[in-house]
Amino acid sequence: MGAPQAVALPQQQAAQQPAAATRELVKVYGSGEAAVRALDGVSVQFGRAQFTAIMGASGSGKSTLMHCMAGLDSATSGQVWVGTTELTRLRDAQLTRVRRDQIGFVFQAYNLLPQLTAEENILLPLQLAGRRPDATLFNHLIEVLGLRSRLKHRPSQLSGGQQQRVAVARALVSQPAVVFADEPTGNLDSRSGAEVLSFLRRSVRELQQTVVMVTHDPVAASYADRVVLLADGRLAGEIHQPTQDSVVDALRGLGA
Ligand SMILES: Nc1ncnc2c1ncn2[C@@H]1O[C@H](COP(=O)(O)OP(=O)(O)OP(=O)(O)O)[C@@H](O)[C@H]1O
Repeated sequence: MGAPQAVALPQQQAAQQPAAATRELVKVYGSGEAAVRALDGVSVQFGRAQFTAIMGASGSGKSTLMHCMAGLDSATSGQVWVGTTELTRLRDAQLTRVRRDQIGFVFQAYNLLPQLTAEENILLPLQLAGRRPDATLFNHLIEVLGLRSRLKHRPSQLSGGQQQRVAVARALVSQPAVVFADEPTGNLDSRSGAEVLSFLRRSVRELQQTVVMVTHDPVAASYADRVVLLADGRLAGEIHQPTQDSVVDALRGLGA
């Protein structure tokens, strides 16, 4: 089956297909009495070159949705696409390749390899994929992220904000179809957090990157083009061009 919103005209197809999508996605953890329906039929699309925040109360299914969409967790039923690839049909080895080639990750805990320099960390995923970095993009990223003088440093020699900027460069340098960011500012002070969010936003505007971010923070969400709200594993609304106030109001409405 094709991706949702596939249209008849081939030349329009690529432009109109979402960067990532789910259809009737269900995830049940455990079984019998202990079963938890973490996702209960989620159908959602993430447009290309859009910055989307996923929000909702603790336990509403945000991380589960992101993990299923990024191929880090398997769905119980339903479908997930990244670009035109249906992840829910793939075997493990194919899924690993899609994750490596088409998906970028930014985690709350940075997840850099401590024995490698910043530069080596940034280039590792491309190296593992046997791809050469685009030198212009690499230079652009380290310039904008202010990492030029830090490239030979190891993570332990960098501040949290610098480590997260290295993680952002690592996610973007391979030009993935989607960057998934899981609470990317959760460990940062507000100034470092604002720098990372501003950069994610710039990557959407200037590099046409697609970014999907899970966050609890209305300030972080206000950097996004759109907020998708979850409650009890279901879509519970969305906000376009969110502001801090509109996000706070919407969360209050959900009882989050
Ligand atoms: N590995 C697991 N085994 C069993 N239940 C799980 C597992 N992972 C998540 N859950 C349950 O699934 C539901 C959704 O969890 P999830 O982590 O996706 O929520 P969340 O919105 O990301 O929460 P938080 O904001 O607290 O991180 C919760 O009830 C959680 O307890």
